[in-house]
Amino acid sequence: MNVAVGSTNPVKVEAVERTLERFQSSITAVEVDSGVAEQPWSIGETVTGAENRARRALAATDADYGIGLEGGVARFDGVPGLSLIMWAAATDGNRIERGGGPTLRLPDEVARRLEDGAELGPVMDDRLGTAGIAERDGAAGVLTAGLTDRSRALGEAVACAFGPFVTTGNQATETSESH
Ligand SMILES: O=P(O)(O)OP(=O)(O)OP(=O)(O)OC[C@H]1O[C@@H](n2cnc3c(O)ncnc32)[C@H](O)[C@@H]1O
Ligand SMILES: [Mg+2]
Repeated sequence: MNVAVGSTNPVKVEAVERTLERFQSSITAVEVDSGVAEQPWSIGETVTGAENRARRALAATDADYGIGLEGGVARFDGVPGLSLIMWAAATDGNRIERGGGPTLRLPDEVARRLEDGAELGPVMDDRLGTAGIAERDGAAGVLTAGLTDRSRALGEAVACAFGPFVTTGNQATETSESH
């Protein structure tokens, strides 16, 4: 099985590799345009970014599946503060499936800087004195003291998006491009 991932960020590639390990797939990382803002600000925009990455990664290769991962932020009714969210999309060229990963609250100071137009990766680096934390443990790792990390967190979204392609008896689910 050949899988194309729509990003060259090593944590995203690792998330796909570890989640699909059982299939011993060959994974190709392709840099594609997400088609959304560098810092998506809603579930809808984050999912669209994941979908675009999945479709474009598949279109750029001869893989069997394209997978896209996108990080974003959003506010939820009943949940204080600004949350970090992550979504995955998987496509075989006909059908596209989506799945979400964990959600966690960002510190208010980080939220304020994002409201001023900054991107999460650079803001986290600035706070921590690191370079490229988004390509390693990520906010998910730093804000949970390593109880999880960005690659594991993204991996859960990959499992949820890719799962419908390898389960049986799931064909009646309204899937494809419809809502
Ligand atoms: O090369 P790409 O695939 O674009 O990788 P990316 O790290 O930029 O990932 P996204 O575009 O999906 O994420 C949008 C923004 O949110 C940041 N981000 C998302 N999750 C993060 C995390 O766990 N830790 C730090 N930054 C994160 C990321 O660095 C971007 O600034
Ligand atoms: Mg990005």
